[in-house]
Amino acid sequence: MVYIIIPNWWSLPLYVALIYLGATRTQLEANNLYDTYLPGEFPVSSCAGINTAARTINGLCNNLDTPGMGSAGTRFSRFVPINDTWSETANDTLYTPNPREISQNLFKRETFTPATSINLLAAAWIQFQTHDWFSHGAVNDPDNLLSFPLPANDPLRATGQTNMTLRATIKETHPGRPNTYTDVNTHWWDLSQVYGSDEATHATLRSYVDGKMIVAADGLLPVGPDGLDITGFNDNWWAGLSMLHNIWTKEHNLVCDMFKASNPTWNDTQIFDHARLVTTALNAKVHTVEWTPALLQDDILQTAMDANWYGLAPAWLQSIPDIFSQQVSEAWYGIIGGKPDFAGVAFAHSEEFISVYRFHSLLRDNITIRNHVDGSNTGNTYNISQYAFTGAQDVIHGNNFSDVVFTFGVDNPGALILGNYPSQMMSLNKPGVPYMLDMGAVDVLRDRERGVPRYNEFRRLFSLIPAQTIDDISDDPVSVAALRAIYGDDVESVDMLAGSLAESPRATGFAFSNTQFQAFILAASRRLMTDRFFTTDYTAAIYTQQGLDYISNSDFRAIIGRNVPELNATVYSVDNAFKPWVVPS
Ligand code: HEM
Repeated sequence: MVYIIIPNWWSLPLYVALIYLGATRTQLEANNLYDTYLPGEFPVSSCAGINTAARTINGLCNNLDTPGMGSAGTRFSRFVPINDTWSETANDTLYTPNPREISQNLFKRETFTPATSINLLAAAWIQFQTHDWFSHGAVNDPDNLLSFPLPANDPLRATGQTNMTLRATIKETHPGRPNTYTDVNTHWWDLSQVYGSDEATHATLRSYVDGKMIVAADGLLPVGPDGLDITGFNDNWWAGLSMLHNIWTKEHNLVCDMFKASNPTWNDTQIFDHARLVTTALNAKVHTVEWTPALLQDDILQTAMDANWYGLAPAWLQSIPDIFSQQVSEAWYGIIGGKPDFAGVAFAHSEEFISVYRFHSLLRDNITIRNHVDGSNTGNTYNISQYAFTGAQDVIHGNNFSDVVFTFGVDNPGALILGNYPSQMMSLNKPGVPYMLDMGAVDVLRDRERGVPRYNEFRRLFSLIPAQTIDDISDDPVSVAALRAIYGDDVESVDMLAGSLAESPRATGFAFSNTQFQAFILAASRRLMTDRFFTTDYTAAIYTQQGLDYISNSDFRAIIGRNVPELNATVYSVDNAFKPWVVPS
């Protein structure tokens, strides 16, 4: 296939742009999917005794030919050739340029720049989703440290500190080939952050009555002795995650009520299994046709994401038999309910996909809770150290839940640009971590440690035109000067996150860069079309017709409205729940 790169593809007419995006996906599927298991290395498992009509807790048996595919504890894949994924080391470029200098001089927020087209729900939402898809784990390797000197003028030197030190990522090493890393969560889009990725965690969440998840007397998730909500995955916790875990746990329980009423003979397991399938698919639908078009506000993207879920053909034309090629069939009928497609490579999330979601600049320095009735400030303000980790409880339990959700609905997150990374995230004290984290420096260092290519090489490997000089990265002279102050004229040394935050132009209405979007194009469709429960088994036999109708008839506004009824009117002030809600007058 001849593929011609069109830099400003978003200026094309709608259907030409859609064809271009389709061709881009095909190009990326051919060049950017790499398994990190050598033939014969992948753990063998069996589906004997497992109910294959339901999602399993650890992700086993989604794929019936390779039962372990996508399960918890399996390796991340790569989106670039394996030989391009060698870790940078202390002997070469791991600490160059100095990550702390990048954090302090390029990333640090002096004044807050809001992303005005979206609300704070959208920020919490994407971390909530990433916790479904991937995590390298809450614990890093205490026996392997990364350490580099603080810049000469660093204020931390006044305290006697000379180096910044953190634990290396837990990894597997292999003679003659790059290190690999493991996903502690299931790779599948299965709402594992709510249900857990292992049986022991999952068992603590189930009431074992009528399929329901445990909630406390106040209707919210119970809180554990560690001060965090008891849920499937609660690493890097904050008020935004607590809010979403509460909403989706409530939603699961409502779906259980629906199934219990229509199927009085079903036992707890039957109700749970069906409710999980429905709640999970609904969550994937909200992300596909609502969150994504809110972040990437463009007619092309709205149509492309609708095509992924529903297909482009009108309903009456979707009843004709499927005689098309895979690609035409996906566009015509949508990925959902269609044929699975692995593009020849086993499914697993990739390190490069993780890298593009380093979105800490979305976080606000302060969250001031507003009254949902009139939008007035309640006077309760929380900074990051107050709303993160155990502080989430003060926000969630110290206010009306409806006021918290309303606040996230009306306030903006930070824009994903240089100079907008919250300074409090640069002196973060995570419980259990024996040192202070400068997350700006950590974001940069982790990519280098895990062998994610730097920005320009990333572009090259993802079928994008690389920058010739630093000036090509951004139209904004201030951003170019800031990059030059760190990287000099060495465009190849610009880090992935730094280049992405600096990059312009961006597609109209896009909250993130086109470089990040390129990885997104590949991943967004792939996690749907490799999953049996979104393709061959997206049927009434597996979900029930009532379940499929429930998914079809719901959007995130409806979910918020039925679980937080006080917001039922306000949430409909917008056509998409992730756009800033209108404050009632
Ligand atoms: C107050 C809220 C947050 C806190 C306290 C927090 C904290 C952290 C910490 C401590 C890490 C791991 C650092 C390490 O590698 O040693 C991390 C990783 C990460 N965070 Fe956040 N974060 C927050 C919000 C967000 C948001 C809103 C996003 C948006 C998507 C995000 C995306 C990520 C990603 C992609 C990683 C890498 C995950 C991995 O390596 O598996 N975080 N965060």
